[in-house]
Amino acid sequence: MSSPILQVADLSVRLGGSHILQGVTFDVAPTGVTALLGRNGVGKTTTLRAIIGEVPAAGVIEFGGAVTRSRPTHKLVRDGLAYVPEDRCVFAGLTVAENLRLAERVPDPDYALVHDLFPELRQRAQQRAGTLSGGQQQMVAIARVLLNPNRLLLVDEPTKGLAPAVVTSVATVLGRVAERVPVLLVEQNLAVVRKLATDAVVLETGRVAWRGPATDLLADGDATRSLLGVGRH
Ligand SMILES: Nc1ncnc2c1ncn2[C@@H]1O[C@H](COP(=O)(O)OP(=O)(O)OP(=O)(O)O)[C@@H](O)[C@H]1O
Repeated sequence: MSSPILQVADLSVRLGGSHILQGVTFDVAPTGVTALLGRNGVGKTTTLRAIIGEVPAAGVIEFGGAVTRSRPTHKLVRDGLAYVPEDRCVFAGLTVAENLRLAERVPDPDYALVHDLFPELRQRAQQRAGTLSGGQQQMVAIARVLLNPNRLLLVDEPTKGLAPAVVTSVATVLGRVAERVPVLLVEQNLAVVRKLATDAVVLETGRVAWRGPATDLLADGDATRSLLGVGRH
């Protein structure tokens, strides 16, 4: 079996006097989608932010076999670690084309890939991003990171707040993205997890409560009820 692209060992984060992550350990496979799951507030976003170096953390994180400690976020990004945060962070007053141009980090950004995955963004190139729908803004957020070469994408709740038809199209695009680059995906929608994820990691109050194949988790009604607070889908 090939080595994980990301290894997280004994990750601990304290924020605002609270011990948010308490020894989180898991691996991300070098291909496909690993879903990071759990009820609201268990520490999923904090885990992604610790991996990208946005919050101080103890423990060991290895990305592509190299320990990330003390490496600033911009260096991790340059090494191919991409983060699509939950709030999407598009520049509302700028056009779609300007939002994309600002994300370019290499001399030959992959507009062919972006236009293949998101033909609509080409048609809307001159539209101000603030006037796009939530789903279209999500597409811009994902497209921005795909312009550059990546070795791992961290994607936080990309389908949150989207209409069902848009959830399906975002999930389809992410599936195509994951054919090229591995994804660590925080996602509450279990239908999306079922469609995309190979592996699953479930957090419960700052610790890993379950790890294994996503199909095993989703087939286990007791586990999905107790760990995710949902019935069988
Ligand atoms: N900067 C901060 N200062 C203090 N507490 C924080 C900070 N950031 C997050 N927290 C707390 O850490 C806990 C975990 O938050 P986090 O956003 O990681 O959870 P989550 O699993 O992503 O939740 P959700 O599914 O609701 O997005 C929450 O109780 C949150 O209030």
